[in-house]
This record gives sequence, C-alpha cells and structure tokens, in this order.
Amino acid sequence: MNSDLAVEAVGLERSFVTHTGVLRRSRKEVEAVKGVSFHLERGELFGLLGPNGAGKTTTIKMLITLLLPTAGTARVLGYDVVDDVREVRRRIGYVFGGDRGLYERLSARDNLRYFSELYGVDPRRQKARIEELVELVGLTGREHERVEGFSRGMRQRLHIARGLLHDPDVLFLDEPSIGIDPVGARELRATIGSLVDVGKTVLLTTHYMFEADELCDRIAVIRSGEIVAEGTPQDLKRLVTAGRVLEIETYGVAPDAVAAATGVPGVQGVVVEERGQQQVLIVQFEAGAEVTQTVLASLGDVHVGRVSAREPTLEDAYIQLVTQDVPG
Ligand SMILES: Nc1ncnc2c1ncn2[C@@H]1O[C@H](COP(=O)(O)OP(=O)(O)OP(=O)(O)O)[C@@H](O)[C@H]1O
Repeated sequence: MNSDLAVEAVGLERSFVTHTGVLRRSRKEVEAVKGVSFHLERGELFGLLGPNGAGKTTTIKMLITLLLPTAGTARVLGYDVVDDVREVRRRIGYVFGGDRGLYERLSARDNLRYFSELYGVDPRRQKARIEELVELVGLTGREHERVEGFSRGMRQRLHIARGLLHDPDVLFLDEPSIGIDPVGARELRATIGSLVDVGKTVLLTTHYMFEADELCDRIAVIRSGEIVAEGTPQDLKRLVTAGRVLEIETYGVAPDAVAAATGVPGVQGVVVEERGQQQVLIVQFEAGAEVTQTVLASLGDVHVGRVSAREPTLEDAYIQLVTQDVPG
C-alpha cells in the first residue's frame, strides 16, 4: 500500500445476499464487485465507467465507508476504509446523481449554511467558505434564490458545493450529470474540471463518454464487477481501435450479414447500434486498410443509407469493451 496515493483499492470485493420467492425462499448471492484494483494519484481526475449494474456505485460506497468490503482492502490518503473510518470521512466528499437532498424553500446560500452547521464547519470560516464555493461552482449572483427555481444542472453544482463544504481532498461524484440538458452539462463539466485546478482529487462515474473523454486523466472500465481496461482516454481508444471507424446506416440488416462484414480482412470488429428504424454498423478496421467496398459487398442486398469514415471515439472503445471479448 502506498500512502502517497489519493485512493488505492486492492482486490476489492463485495457480494450481496438476496432472498427470492415467498413460499420456497431461495438464497441468491450476487457478486457485485469481484476483486477490483486501481489507484488515483493525488490531483487526478479518474473516471470509473461501466454499464448499469457493473458495480460502480458499490465500489464507491466501499471507498466512502458506507459499505464494508467482503474482501480486499482500500485506502484513501493512506487511511484504511474499514479501520480508519473517521479519518477517511473527514477527507472525502461525495455527490450522488439525482437532485434530492436540498431544501427547496431555502436559498442556495441558506442550504450551504445549513449543511455547514451539519458538517461542523468552523462558524468563523463559514461565510467566506460559502462565498468561495458558490463562485467555484458558478452560482455567484444566484445564491440568494430559492432552490425550487433552480435547473437540475444548477442543483447538481450546488450539491458539489455542499460536498466540498468541509474542504475534503478527495471528491466522489457518482453520475453527477444524469438527466441534465447539454448546456447545464457543459457548465457542470466546467465545474468538475475546476475541482482539480484547486487541488482536489476526483473520482467520477458517468454514462456520457464525451464527458469522460473531456474530463478524465485516466479511466477504468468496469464490467460485471471486474475491471476490463484501464488507461488514459487515448490509451483506451488505441487499445480497442488501433485503426479507424466506418459507420454504415442500414435498414433491416440480418445477423449473417453482420457476421460476413466481421469476416472481411482488415476488419477488427462490428457493433450494431439500433437507432429507430435504422441499424448503424460501427465497423472498426485497421488503419490503412481499404475496407469500405468489401464490407458493403459483404452485406448483400441490404438497404444501405449514409456511409462515413471517422476517427474512433471513446464511445466506440467503451462499447467494444463492455460488449465484446477484450483483445489480448
Ligand atoms: N443492496 C444490495 N442488495 C443486493 N444487490 C445489490 C445491492 N446493491 C447493489 N446490488 C447489485 O450489485 C450489482 C452492482 O450494482 P451497482 O449499483 O454497484 O452498479 P452500478 O455500476 O453503479 O450501476 P448503475 O450504472 O446502474 O448505477 C447489481 O447487480 C445490483 O443489483
């Protein structure tokens, strides 16, 4: 264990026991997190990505001392999440997605005053601290308004300010941008980006790949409780897509046509994305290979719409990582 790290998880596991059935009760064990190891350097913005139910929230809950690990260990700033709960809690803040937990009829500032009392922020420091945080999250000028008139994005930024009141070094943001419109999401991204500028370490989960690509220094992709890839956004794009991407809009493509396209020399993988009436084939191919004509021919007489080639995005890499076998 390295105490210079902001967060360090080693072989972290957590299972849940659930009971189903009324007459014949049967016991079922769900392994939500299966031996996860990763670390965050101080000052890093780290993304934990994965589909619903992959184990992201369970991992975060163990790191913030709300759930006991079934096995493995984790430390935050050198403090053990099981043995040094108080020390860990003093140094972390967390914000969960969704906008509950604020007092609608109070102003943003009064909400922060209320939570300052709750978190035991030094009364002499309170006023200045609240002003600083209102500014950091971009709510200056709106702090006297009641929260009931706030958009989801503004509420979420206020939640981040709340999570920072006791000046934690490490902040856990679990899907903070869920349900926020594009403008609000952009402002929220700016807020999250500014946290590392003021020296915080941030662990972020999100379902928006664009957001992860823009914000994260490093990313771990978690699938069915296991980390399947880790690296910078660039590393991940390279890991699964060493080449380029061809997008082919089709109508009513059959699985054997997809299999035929997958078998074309130079093609590394094909993912089918349903978009309304269309199925868009996302074809990953080796850089330099000329596959367009062969792939189109392999599809037979399927009706084809627009065809375009582009550079791989983090989303391509992510979809491949969570739906297909990982290369290597
Ligand atoms: N308290 C619980 N009791 C039983 N099973 C649970 C409990 N909490 C989580 N699980 C299960 O553990 C698995 C991982 O859940 P978790 O909430 O960590 O996923 P997630 O990656 O955060 O998903 P999402 O993106 O939907 O938030 C799921 O199968 C879930 O049903």
